[in-house]
Amino acid sequence: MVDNQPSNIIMLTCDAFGVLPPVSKLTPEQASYHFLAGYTSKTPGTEDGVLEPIPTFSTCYSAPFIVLHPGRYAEMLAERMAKHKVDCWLINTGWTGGKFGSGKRCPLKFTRRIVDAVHSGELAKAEYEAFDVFGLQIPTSLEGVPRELLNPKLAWADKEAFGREVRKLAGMFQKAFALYEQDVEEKVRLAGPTL
Ligand SMILES: C=C(OP(=O)(O)O)C(=O)O
Repeated sequence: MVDNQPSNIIMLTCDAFGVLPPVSKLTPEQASYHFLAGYTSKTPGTEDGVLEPIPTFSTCYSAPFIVLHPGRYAEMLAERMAKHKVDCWLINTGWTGGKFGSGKRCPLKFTRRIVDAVHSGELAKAEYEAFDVFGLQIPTSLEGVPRELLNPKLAWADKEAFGREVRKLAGMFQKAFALYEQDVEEKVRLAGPTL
Protein backbone atom coordinates (compact mmCIF):
# COMPACT_ATOMS: atom_id res chain seq x y z
CA MET A 1 0.00 0.00 0.00
CA VAL A 2 1.26 3.50 -0.82
CA ASP A 3 0.15 5.95 1.84
CA ASN A 4 2.34 8.94 1.10
CA GLN A 5 2.84 11.36 -1.77
CA PRO A 6 5.73 10.78 -4.18
CA SER A 7 8.72 13.14 -4.10
CA ASN A 8 9.34 12.77 -7.82
CA ILE A 9 7.31 12.23 -10.96
CA ILE A 10 9.01 10.73 -13.98
CA MET A 11 7.55 11.18 -17.44
CA LEU A 12 8.97 8.70 -19.90
CA THR A 13 9.53 9.36 -23.56
CA CYS A 14 11.38 7.62 -26.37
CA ASP A 15 12.63 10.22 -28.83
CA ALA A 16 13.83 8.58 -32.02
CA PHE A 17 15.03 11.92 -33.48
CA GLY A 18 17.96 12.01 -31.02
CA VAL A 19 16.92 15.46 -29.86
CA LEU A 20 15.60 15.33 -26.30
CA PRO A 21 18.10 15.05 -23.43
CA PRO A 22 18.12 11.77 -21.46
CA VAL A 23 16.97 13.74 -18.41
CA SER A 24 15.50 17.21 -17.93
CA LYS A 25 14.14 18.80 -14.78
CA LEU A 26 10.78 20.31 -15.61
CA THR A 27 9.21 23.45 -14.19
CA PRO A 28 5.54 22.97 -13.15
CA GLU A 29 4.47 24.65 -16.42
CA GLN A 30 6.75 22.40 -18.47
CA ALA A 31 5.35 19.40 -16.62
CA SER A 32 1.82 20.45 -17.65
CA TYR A 33 2.95 21.13 -21.22
CA HIS A 34 4.75 17.82 -21.72
CA PHE A 35 1.98 15.90 -19.97
CA LEU A 36 -0.56 17.41 -22.35
CA ALA A 37 1.65 16.86 -25.40
CA GLY A 38 2.43 13.24 -24.41
CA TYR A 39 5.26 12.83 -26.90
CA THR A 40 6.96 9.47 -27.43
CA SER A 41 7.55 6.99 -30.27
CA LYS A 42 5.97 3.70 -31.12
CA THR A 43 9.01 1.44 -31.36
CA PRO A 44 9.75 -1.96 -32.86
CA GLY A 45 9.70 -4.58 -30.14
CA THR A 46 7.02 -2.90 -28.02
CA GLU A 47 4.45 -2.23 -30.77
CA ASP A 48 3.08 -4.95 -32.99
CA GLY A 49 3.79 -4.39 -36.69
CA VAL A 50 6.06 -1.38 -36.13
CA LEU A 51 9.33 -1.71 -38.07
CA GLU A 52 10.85 1.70 -37.30
CA PRO A 53 9.99 4.28 -34.63
CA ILE A 54 6.87 6.35 -35.28
CA PRO A 55 6.54 9.63 -33.36
CA THR A 56 3.28 9.94 -31.50
CA PHE A 57 1.62 12.54 -29.28
CA SER A 58 -0.68 10.68 -26.92
CA THR A 59 -2.09 13.23 -24.49
CA CYS A 60 -1.39 12.56 -20.81
CA TYR A 61 0.78 9.73 -22.20
CA SER A 62 -2.42 7.70 -22.28
CA ALA A 63 -4.91 9.18 -24.76
CA PRO A 64 -7.11 6.05 -25.10
CA PHE A 65 -7.86 6.09 -21.36
CA ILE A 66 -8.67 9.78 -20.97
CA VAL A 67 -12.24 10.55 -19.85
CA LEU A 68 -12.18 14.25 -18.91
CA HIS A 69 -10.68 17.05 -20.98
CA PRO A 70 -6.87 16.55 -20.90
CA GLY A 71 -6.49 20.11 -19.54
CA ARG A 72 -8.28 18.99 -16.37
CA TYR A 73 -5.68 16.29 -15.72
CA ALA A 74 -2.86 18.75 -16.42
CA GLU A 75 -4.38 21.13 -13.85
CA MET A 76 -4.67 18.35 -11.29
CA LEU A 77 -1.04 17.42 -11.90
CA ALA A 78 0.14 21.02 -11.41
CA GLU A 79 -1.99 21.47 -8.26
CA ARG A 80 -0.69 18.30 -6.65
CA MET A 81 2.92 18.98 -7.64
CA ALA A 82 2.75 22.40 -5.99
CA LYS A 83 0.90 21.16 -2.90
CA HIS A 84 3.28 18.29 -2.20
CA LYS A 85 6.46 19.94 -3.54
CA VAL A 86 7.08 17.21 -6.10
CA ASP A 87 9.83 17.47 -8.73
CA CYS A 88 9.00 16.35 -12.26
CA TRP A 89 11.54 14.83 -14.66
CA LEU A 90 11.36 14.06 -18.35
CA ILE A 91 13.42 10.95 -19.02
CA ASN A 92 14.19 10.05 -22.60
CA THR A 93 15.17 6.46 -23.35
CA GLY A 94 15.44 7.11 -27.08
CA TRP A 95 18.26 7.78 -29.52
CA THR A 96 21.45 9.72 -28.88
CA GLY A 97 24.25 11.02 -31.12
CA GLY A 98 21.97 10.88 -34.15
CA LYS A 99 18.44 9.90 -35.00
CA PHE A 100 17.18 6.35 -35.48
CA GLY A 101 19.40 4.82 -38.20
CA SER A 102 22.55 6.83 -37.41
CA GLY A 103 22.63 7.30 -33.63
CA LYS A 104 22.17 4.65 -30.96
CA ARG A 105 19.63 4.04 -28.26
CA CYS A 106 20.58 5.46 -24.86
CA PRO A 107 22.28 2.52 -23.07
CA LEU A 108 20.02 1.12 -20.37
CA LYS A 109 22.77 1.39 -17.72
CA PHE A 110 22.74 5.20 -18.09
CA THR A 111 18.93 5.43 -17.92
CA ARG A 112 19.08 3.30 -14.76
CA ARG A 113 21.76 5.54 -13.27
CA ILE A 114 19.60 8.61 -14.03
CA VAL A 115 16.49 7.06 -12.45
CA ASP A 116 18.54 6.15 -9.35
CA ALA A 117 19.89 9.71 -9.16
CA VAL A 118 16.33 11.09 -9.33
CA HIS A 119 15.22 8.87 -6.47
CA SER A 120 18.27 9.46 -4.27
CA GLY A 121 17.87 13.25 -4.57
CA GLU A 122 21.30 13.55 -6.26
CA LEU A 123 19.92 15.10 -9.45
CA ALA A 124 17.81 17.64 -7.58
CA LYS A 125 21.09 19.06 -6.22
CA ALA A 126 22.98 18.98 -9.56
CA GLU A 127 24.03 22.01 -11.61
CA TYR A 128 21.94 22.73 -14.67
CA GLU A 129 22.31 24.34 -18.06
CA ALA A 130 19.67 25.41 -20.55
CA PHE A 131 18.84 23.29 -23.56
CA ASP A 132 17.91 25.73 -26.33
CA VAL A 133 14.67 25.73 -28.31
CA PHE A 134 12.98 23.38 -25.85
CA GLY A 135 13.97 25.58 -22.91
CA LEU A 136 14.71 22.54 -20.79
CA GLN A 137 17.06 22.42 -17.81
CA ILE A 138 19.63 19.63 -18.09
CA PRO A 139 22.28 18.55 -15.57
CA THR A 140 25.84 19.48 -16.54
CA SER A 141 27.25 16.35 -14.93
CA LEU A 142 26.23 13.12 -13.30
CA GLU A 143 28.87 10.66 -12.13
CA GLY A 144 28.77 7.50 -14.24
CA VAL A 145 27.05 9.14 -17.22
CA PRO A 146 29.22 10.65 -20.00
CA ARG A 147 28.95 14.45 -20.20
CA GLU A 148 28.23 14.30 -23.95
CA LEU A 149 25.30 11.99 -23.36
CA LEU A 150 23.59 14.45 -21.00
CA ASN A 151 23.57 17.21 -23.62
CA PRO A 152 22.35 15.93 -27.01
CA LYS A 153 24.12 18.73 -28.87
CA LEU A 154 27.46 17.40 -27.63
CA ALA A 155 26.51 13.86 -28.60
CA TRP A 156 25.96 14.73 -32.27
CA ALA A 157 29.08 15.03 -34.47
CA ASP A 158 27.05 16.80 -37.18
CA LYS A 159 25.81 19.95 -35.40
CA GLU A 160 23.87 21.22 -38.41
CA ALA A 161 21.96 17.98 -38.73
CA PHE A 162 21.25 18.20 -35.00
CA GLY A 163 19.86 21.72 -35.39
CA ARG A 164 17.57 20.53 -38.19
CA GLU A 165 16.21 17.68 -36.07
CA VAL A 166 15.67 20.02 -33.10
CA ARG A 167 13.62 22.40 -35.26
CA LYS A 168 11.70 19.54 -36.85
CA LEU A 169 10.72 18.07 -33.50
CA ALA A 170 9.88 21.52 -32.07
CA GLY A 171 7.56 22.09 -35.04
CA MET A 172 5.87 18.75 -34.41
CA PHE A 173 5.28 19.71 -30.77
CA GLN A 174 3.78 23.04 -31.79
CA LYS A 175 1.43 21.38 -34.27
CA ALA A 176 0.33 18.76 -31.74
CA PHE A 177 -0.09 21.28 -28.92
CA ALA A 178 -2.33 23.54 -31.03
CA LEU A 179 -5.18 21.25 -29.92
CA TYR A 180 -4.80 22.40 -26.30
CA GLU A 181 -3.51 25.95 -26.47
CA GLN A 182 -6.96 27.55 -26.11
CA ASP A 183 -7.59 25.58 -22.93
CA VAL A 184 -4.41 26.25 -20.96
CA GLU A 185 -2.97 29.26 -19.18
CA GLU A 186 -0.50 31.34 -21.15
CA LYS A 187 2.38 30.23 -18.92
CA VAL A 188 1.76 26.59 -19.92
CA ARG A 189 1.51 27.49 -23.61
CA LEU A 190 4.85 29.30 -23.32
CA ALA A 191 6.51 26.32 -21.64
CA GLY A 192 6.88 24.46 -24.94
CA PRO A 193 9.60 24.78 -27.58
CA THR A 194 10.02 28.11 -29.36
CA LEU A 195 11.26 28.37 -32.94
C1 LIG B 1 9.78 5.43 -23.32
C2 LIG B 1 9.39 4.18 -23.34
O1 LIG B 1 8.11 3.75 -23.46
P1 LIG B 1 6.80 4.59 -23.77
O2 LIG B 1 7.05 5.32 -25.04
O3 LIG B 1 5.73 3.57 -23.86
O4 LIG B 1 6.66 5.52 -22.59
C3 LIG B 1 10.36 3.08 -23.23
O5 LIG B 1 9.90 1.92 -23.29
O6 LIG B 1 11.56 3.31 -23.06
